Amino acid sequence: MADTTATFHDLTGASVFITGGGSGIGADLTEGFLKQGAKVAFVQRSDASGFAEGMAEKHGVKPLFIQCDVTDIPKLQAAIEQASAAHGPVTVMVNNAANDQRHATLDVDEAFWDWSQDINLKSYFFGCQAAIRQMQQAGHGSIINISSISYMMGNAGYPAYTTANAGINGMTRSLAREFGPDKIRVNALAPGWVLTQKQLDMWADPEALAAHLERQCLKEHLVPQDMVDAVLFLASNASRMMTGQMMVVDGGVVTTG
Ligand SMILES: NC(=O)C1=CN([C@@H]2O[C@H](COP(=O)(O)OP(=O)(O)OC[C@H]3O[C@@H](n4cnc5c(N)ncnc54)[C@H](O)[C@@H]3O)[C@@H](O)[C@H]2O)C=CC1
Ligand SMILES: O=C(O)C(=O)C[C@H](O)C(=O)CO
Repeated sequence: MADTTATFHDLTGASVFITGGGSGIGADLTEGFLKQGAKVAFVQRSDASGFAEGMAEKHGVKPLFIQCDVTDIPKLQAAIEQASAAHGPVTVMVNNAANDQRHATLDVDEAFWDWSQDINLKSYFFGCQAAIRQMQQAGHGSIINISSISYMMGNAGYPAYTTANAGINGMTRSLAREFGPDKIRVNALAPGWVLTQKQLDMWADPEALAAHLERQCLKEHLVPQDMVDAVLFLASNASRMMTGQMMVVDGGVVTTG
């Protein structure tokens, strides 16, 4: 899986919290931080204890897995407290858990809208809020909110999701302004189309892949490791004067048409 070449020495021993860290891109993020020597805690709604055991066997250190639905805000807050008790105040927070389920505008009812915002935006805000309290104790911190280029591409097919992704960008900039004086940096990462197994199984038919590659400057599909490298950079002091930004890692997609 994760195979980064860069080493960020300041991440050794860092207390890292990742939402959705047991599958998809999140699993690679968990492994990427473990390889830097960080202390990783992650939440996921489904059981990821097998994944955590596998990481322990492979890297000699077990990430702390806490089973938690991030839309249950008190449970998310409790999980961040638990991570802090185990590893010290959280100084790196990655809001990654999301759901890009496809939907048509005219089929959306209030319940679906609320479900989508709960997972794709509300959990991010309250994840940031709880992590910021920890980071204030530590005197510094870096938050990375995983968004998507979906809203910049003007894609149809998932309007509640694209709305949330645009919202993540706005929220990131506001939090960066508010907490910069506390040495807490808040950035977003907007991936292009990353070919996880789920994407391959659900949406990536040959026509869609070819059309997407046509819009990329670089004619190769993205893999999770491309996101790991960007997140490690944003987490580390290598990006110490960078905050309130949306970093786009998408192979150079034309987002205007
Ligand atoms: N794969 C892609 O092409 C792209 C992904 N992204 C973003 O990257 C991030 C990761 O995406 P993927 O790995 O592709 O997604 P995924 O669906 O494969 O994984 C999402 C993770 O979040 C967890 N999760 C979902 N709902 C949860 C809940 N209510 N409570 C706790 N955990 C929950 C899942 O169990 C899983 O571990 C997301 O923020 C997504 O919006 C952005 C652009 C493209
Ligand atoms: O889930 C997402 O977000 C994406 O998959 C964004 C991609 O660029 C995409 O939707 C390509 O069609």
